[in-house]
Amino acid sequence: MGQYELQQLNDQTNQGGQALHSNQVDQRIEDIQAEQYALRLADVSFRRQSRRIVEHVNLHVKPGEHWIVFGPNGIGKSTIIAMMATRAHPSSGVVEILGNRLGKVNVFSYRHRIGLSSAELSRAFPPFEDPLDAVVTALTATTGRWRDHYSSEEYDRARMLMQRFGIGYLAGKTMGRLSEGERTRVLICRALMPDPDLVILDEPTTGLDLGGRELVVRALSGLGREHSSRAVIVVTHRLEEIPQGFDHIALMGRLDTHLEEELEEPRHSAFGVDPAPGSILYTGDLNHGLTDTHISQLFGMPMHVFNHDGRWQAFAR
Ligand SMILES: Nc1ncnc2c1ncn2[C@@H]1O[C@H](COP(=O)(O)OP(=O)(O)OP(=O)(O)O)[C@@H](O)[C@H]1O
Repeated sequence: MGQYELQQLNDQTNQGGQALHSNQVDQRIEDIQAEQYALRLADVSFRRQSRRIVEHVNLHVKPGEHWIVFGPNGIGKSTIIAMMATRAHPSSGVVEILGNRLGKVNVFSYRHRIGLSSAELSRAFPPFEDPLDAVVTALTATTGRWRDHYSSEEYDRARMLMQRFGIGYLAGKTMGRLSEGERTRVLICRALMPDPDLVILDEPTTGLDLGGRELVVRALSGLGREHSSRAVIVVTHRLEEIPQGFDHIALMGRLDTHLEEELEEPRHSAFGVDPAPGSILYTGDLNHGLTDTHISQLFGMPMHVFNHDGRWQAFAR
């Protein structure tokens, strides 16, 4: 659809056009290109306190795709997720979310179409809030239920999601008293509550025990097998937590890493020197991305990567 309209616009302009000025055409072409992606990051950088945290980040996610963002601690995963979820602005570069350019369009007009679960969001709830309300208030993209009213169907959906993630028993309790694992699952239910066009789950299995992790990974595999226009992005630094059905991966590493070079010995970073900025070093098919060479380079240590029945693991060699 987008490509066709783009072609028509180009034809119109080439034939002298109708009433559109060339700057209007440029704007419309930009808008149509943005609409083809659920998410587009182009040459994005983020700097704080004179530190280059991420640089030259490029990523294109189409509607219906299921992506893993994978990389070591401190590489900038949460930083880029904050931008994808309209919670932070890039220092330079372009971020487009569901066809809206960050910084140009009021984020409140489309934030409700993004389902987010992150540690930062988890701190936004008043301690006395009922977990059921923490889920249902996703419909208004708010935290803390004050005067809003939600229908019984909406509450039924919130209960159904909580049941699916094994936390139905938490309705009527308070957010301030939940264990880390329970809180993480409340956040996932909240992310899915408004049936969003883009779901972003930042380390959705943090703090979960083995049973809890497997329950969440299984539920996320269900999302991975879904055939819809919803784009889903799961961020993790553990291979075992990659749900089945996710077939695209963005590997994050330091900009000075040579991803295709064999690593024979562990690499040591210099003491007291800021590491190179993080970036996305590989995007594409998950099976081609998760190789011994790539994972060894990302973690600076020779590694073996295993796949068993669609689940992944890695160990140091
Ligand atoms: N506002 C900020 N000011 C200064 N430094 C920051 C800021 N936000 C993040 N950082 C730094 O940027 C780097 C990347 O942090 P980020 O949380 O994005 O990494 P991550 O890949 O999500 O890590 P983890 O897997 O440990 O959660 C870290 O070194 C962090 O200390």
